[in-house]
Amino acid sequence: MSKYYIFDFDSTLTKVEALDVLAEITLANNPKKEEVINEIIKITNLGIDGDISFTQSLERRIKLLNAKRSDLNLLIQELKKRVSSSIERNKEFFESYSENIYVISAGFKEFIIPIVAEYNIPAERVFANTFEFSQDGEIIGFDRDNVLSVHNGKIACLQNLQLDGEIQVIGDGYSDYITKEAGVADKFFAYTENVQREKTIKNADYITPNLDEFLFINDLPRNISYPKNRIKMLLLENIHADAYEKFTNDGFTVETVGRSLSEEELIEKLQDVHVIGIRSKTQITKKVIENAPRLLAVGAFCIGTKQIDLDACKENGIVVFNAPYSNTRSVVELAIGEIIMLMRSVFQRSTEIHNGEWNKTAQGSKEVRGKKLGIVGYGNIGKQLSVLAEALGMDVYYYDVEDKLALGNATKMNSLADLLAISDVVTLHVDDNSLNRNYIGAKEISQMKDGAHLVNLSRGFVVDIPALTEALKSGKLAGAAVDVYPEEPRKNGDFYTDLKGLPNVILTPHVGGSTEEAQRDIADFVPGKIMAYINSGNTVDAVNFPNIRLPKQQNSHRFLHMHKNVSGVMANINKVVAEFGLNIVGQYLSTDPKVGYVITDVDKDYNQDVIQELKNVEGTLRFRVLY
Ligand SMILES: NC(=O)c1ccc[n+]([C@@H]2O[C@H](COP(=O)([O-])OP(=O)(O)OC[C@H]3O[C@@H](n4cnc5c(N)ncnc54)[C@H](O)[C@@H]3O)[C@@H](O)[C@H]2O)c1
Ligand SMILES: O=C(O)[C@H](O)COP(=O)(O)O
Repeated sequence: MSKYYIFDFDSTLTKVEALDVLAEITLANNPKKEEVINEIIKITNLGIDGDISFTQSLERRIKLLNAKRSDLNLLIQELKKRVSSSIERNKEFFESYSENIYVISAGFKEFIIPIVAEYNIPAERVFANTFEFSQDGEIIGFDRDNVLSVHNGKIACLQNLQLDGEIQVIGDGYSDYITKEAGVADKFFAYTENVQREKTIKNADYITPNLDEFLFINDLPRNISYPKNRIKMLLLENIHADAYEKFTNDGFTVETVGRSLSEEELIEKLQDVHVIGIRSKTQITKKVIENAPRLLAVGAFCIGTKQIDLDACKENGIVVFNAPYSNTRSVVELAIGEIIMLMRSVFQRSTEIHNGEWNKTAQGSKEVRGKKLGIVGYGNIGKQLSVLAEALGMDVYYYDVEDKLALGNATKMNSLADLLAISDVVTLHVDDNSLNRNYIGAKEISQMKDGAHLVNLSRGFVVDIPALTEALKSGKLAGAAVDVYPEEPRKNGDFYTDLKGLPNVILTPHVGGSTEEAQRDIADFVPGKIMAYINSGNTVDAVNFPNIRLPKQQNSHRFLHMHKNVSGVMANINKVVAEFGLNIVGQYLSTDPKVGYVITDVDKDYNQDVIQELKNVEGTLRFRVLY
C-alpha cells in the first residue's frame, strides 16, 4: 500500500510562523512594533489551538500586517534561512519520496512554493491559501473560496485529494491533528522540533522531536542512523546548566538530577541511558557498568576519575572522558587564599569577632613573603600554584614522584621527607591514585616543621585525619585548610569531621573546583568530547580508551568496532567486510594492551546483514553504525 506524507508548513517545515516573520519585516519601522507583533502571535496561537476560527485569525492578522507584495521577497529570503534543521539535513528523503509528499498548509502559496521547491516538492503538491492584492500591490485579503481559508480546511483538502493509501500527517497544531480525528488521516505525528503544543501532543499517535525520528519510525532514508532524541543522557550532581543546553541543542534527550545516586538507584536509572555525566561523588562501579545495557560513555565533569571503574568501562566498550584542566585555576586561587588566611590566622580573628570578642594581635600572624611553600604533587595544579606563589614572594619547593621540570625559581626536592622538613606551608596536590591513601600520616607530620601549616585540596583519603587532628590539638601544626574528606556525603546537608571546632582550621565542602568559571568551562569541554564520540566516533582525550581523531565522514557509513585486543579480530572483521563485498573508503585502528578500536568507513550501499556478522565477530565488545 502506498503511503502519503502530508506536511504542515509553518513551525514544521520551517522553524517559524511565516506571518510572524512577515510582521517583523513590515513593522520594522513602526514605533508600536512589539505591541503589534505580540498581538499577531497571540492571534496565530489562538487559531492554531482552535480557540478562534481560522478565517477570523487570518483576517485579523492580515489587517495588522499591512504588507505589500514586495515584502514577500524579503520574507522568502528569510524563510530559506529558517528551514527546520532536521528537514534541511534530510533532503535525500524529500528527493526520493517526492511523489508521496504533499504540503497542506493554512499559510500562503506565495511563500511556501519557493521554499519547498528546494526540497523537490512541486507547486502542484502544495495546497495552501493565496493572497489578494490591491492594484498598487498591497495585501488586502485572501481567496475566500479556497477550502484552506476556513476552519478545518485541511480536512476538506485531504478529502478532495482522495489519496489512495495510508495517510500520515506531520504537523504542530490543531488543524493537523484534527485530520486524524475526522478520519481523513491514518496517523498523526506531532512535530515538536520548533514548538511543543500540549493539545497537539495529546492528540498524536507519535511525537517526533525532529524529522530524524519520523524517518526512523517509518524506516525511511535518513541522514542520521539513530535519532539523537533516542539517545538519553543523565546528568547528576548539579552539573552546570550549559551542559544540559549543549546536549539538548544537539538533539539529545537529557535528564538532570541535582545529587549523586547510590549504586541501586544508578542501576535502576541506567536501564535506558546512553551517557551519564557525574562529578566526584558518584561511584560508577563494576556492578553499575554490568547492569547498564545501553551505556556508551561516562563523562566525569571534574578532574578525578577514581570514582569510575575504568577497567570495567573499557571491558564493556564504554568510553570515559573528564575535564583535566578546567578547574585547576580555581583550586590554585583557593590554595593561595587559604595559605594567606592560615598564616594570618584570619579565620580565628573572624570567629572571635563573630562571638563578640575584639582581639587585635600580631601574635602568630605572618606574611607569606619569603616563606617556604612545599608543593606535593607538581602536576597541573601544583605547577600553576608554584608560579602564583612565587609572584607573591614565596620560596617554592616541590616534590613529585615523577620527574617534573621546575617552573620559575622553584626548587625540586628529592624526597617527601626533605620537602616536609623545609616547608612553612605544605600543600597537597597529588592525584587520586589509591596508593596515596594516608600518604600524610603521623610519621610525615612529625617530619614537618613545628608550627607549620598543611593544606589539602587533593583527595580526602590522602591525609590521615586522626593524625592531623592530633597534630593540630598538640600545637605541632599551627593550622590547616581542608577541602576534601575521606567520606563525603552524596548531597548537601549534615556533615561531621573530627576537625570540626579546632582553631585555625579552614574547612570547606570540596569546593576547590566549584567556581562559576570552572563549572562553565567543564560544561563546555566534556559535552564537546562526548558529542564528538557519539556523533562521529572520536575518542580524543578519552581516559580509558585508545585515542583516535577521525577524519570527517564523507558520503559514507561508519562502522565503529570495539573489541578485545586478541589475535585474529582484525582479520575476522576484514574477512566479513570482504565477504559482503564492501568498498572500504577509510579504515582507522588504535589499540592498547587490552582493547582495539577500529573504525571502517564504507560506501553507502551495502547489505545490512553485514552488521549482525560484524557484531558476531569473536572478541567484539561493542559495535555501532554511524551515518
Ligand atoms: N578540591 C577540589 O575541588 C579539586 C579540584 C580539582 C582537582 N582536585 C584534585 O587535585 C589533585 C591534583 O590535580 P591535578 O589536576 O594537578 O592532577 P595531576 O595528575 O595533573 O597532578 C598530580 C601530580 O601528583 C603527582 N603524584 C602522584 N602521587 C604522588 C605522590 N605520592 N607523591 C608526589 N607526587 C605524586 C603526579 O606525578 C602528578 O604530577 C587531584 O587529586 C585532583 O583530584 C581537587
Ligand atoms: O576531581 C575534581 O575535579 C575535583 O575533586 C572537583 O570535583 P567536583 O566536581 O565534584 O567538585
